[in-house]
Amino acid sequence: MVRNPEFVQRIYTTDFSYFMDRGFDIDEKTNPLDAHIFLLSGAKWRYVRSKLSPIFTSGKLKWMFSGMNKCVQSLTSHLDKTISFGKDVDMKEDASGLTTEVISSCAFGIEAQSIGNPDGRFRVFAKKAIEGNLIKNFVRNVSPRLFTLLKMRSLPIEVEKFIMDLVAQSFNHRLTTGYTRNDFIQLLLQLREKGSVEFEDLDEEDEREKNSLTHHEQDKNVIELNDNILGAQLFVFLVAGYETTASTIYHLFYLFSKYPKCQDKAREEVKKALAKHGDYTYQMVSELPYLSNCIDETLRLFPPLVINFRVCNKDYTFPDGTTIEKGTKIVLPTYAIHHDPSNFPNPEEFRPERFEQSIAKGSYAPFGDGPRVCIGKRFALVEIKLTFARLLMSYLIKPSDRGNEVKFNPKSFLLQVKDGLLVKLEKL
Ligand code: HEM
Repeated sequence: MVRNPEFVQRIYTTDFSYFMDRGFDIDEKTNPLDAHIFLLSGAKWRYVRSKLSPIFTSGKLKWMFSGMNKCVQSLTSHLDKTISFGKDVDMKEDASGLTTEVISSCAFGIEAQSIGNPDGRFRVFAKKAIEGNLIKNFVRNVSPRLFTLLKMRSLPIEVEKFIMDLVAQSFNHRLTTGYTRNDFIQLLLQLREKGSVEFEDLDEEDEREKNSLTHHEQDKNVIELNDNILGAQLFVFLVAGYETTASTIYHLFYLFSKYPKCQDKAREEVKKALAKHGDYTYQMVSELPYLSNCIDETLRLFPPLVINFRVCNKDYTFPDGTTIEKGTKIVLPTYAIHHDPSNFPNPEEFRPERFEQSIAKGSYAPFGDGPRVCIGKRFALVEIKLTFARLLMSYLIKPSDRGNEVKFNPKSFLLQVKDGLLVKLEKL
């Protein structure tokens, strides 16, 4: 386990070439949906990541923004209905409904009606896809080889079939009818047909990602971008994207209910931005620095991935002389690093102002860092900002009279509350 921020930074960025992989073994025949960038290693990972990077640039996010906006509007209608019955709102349930709807719409091109509908088909399959099986997860983490040798299945068969059928039908429908939509399926089809998606309308972060990955000519064709591989990427956007984003949204609802001054300050900022831009646009949500700090602080207190992994692929010596051997699995304890008082004084306090100063490298990594940083980071941040921009203008967030203490689900590999998370919303 490595928790010294300087060493963490070396693993994520400076000496990334030693720590590129997470150390999973993939058997694509037994588990075709496993061939996605979270699990892939080495040249295969680098090649697929470089092909997917253009899909997550700011230009493409702007393109998908109106789809996200529609989903957040549906959430507002649903919340209006709930509070009109005098009920408190279970933000765990409603945030999960929202983020599933956003992913089903932006990734799969499907309006799945997941908001306020926990039994909707898409929600049920999404939940099943991330539900852990303790024994399976243990074997996979401790001995990835054994997992492959035993031909263990990573997903329930019905989930695999649901996703693969969905991808095949969507590709077919678009190709035969010429139907287009601003979503990931469209971009992956472009990738399949033309071999690449153009990098366009790049900002600084896009440039960094582009430069870190495009100079590996030798990786070309290490893996064929067929429908199975593309389907696996859509699948990982769903599993990596929906519960992580929902967890951040409901934890910030909880924090705003406990810290009304921070809530008011964020609302004032949104009001001014709305007056300046006239509507909820991509540009408008990009100009909310205080709300951004609130989100960063939420991710510090409640990082959805409490630990991260890397495997060392060549013997490596840290500056203090500690040497680790090739093949050593490294745990990066994100939650512990974020709650260490030597990194963040009074770590249990919600203090968004911390992020007005620059944060020491290696001490804050809710999305990981370096060339293997979360590819959906900006997608998630835009979605969360847009959600709060709209909802702060509609509701006052208060603690529920029935209490809303956070109790974590010990069975989940994500930081997830165990039961619901109630808040009281008052219409403004
Ligand atoms: C608040 C929301 C999210 C959090 C906190 C989060 C966190 C993370 C973390 C910690 C990693 C590991 C990075 C590393 O090892 O350096 C990761 C990887 C990844 N995330 Fe996210 N994530 C979020 C949302 C999303 C979304 C919305 C998507 C897709 C639409 C997504 C897709 C991925 C993928 C595909 C990877 C694997 C990247 C690779 O290995 O190249 N994530 N995420």
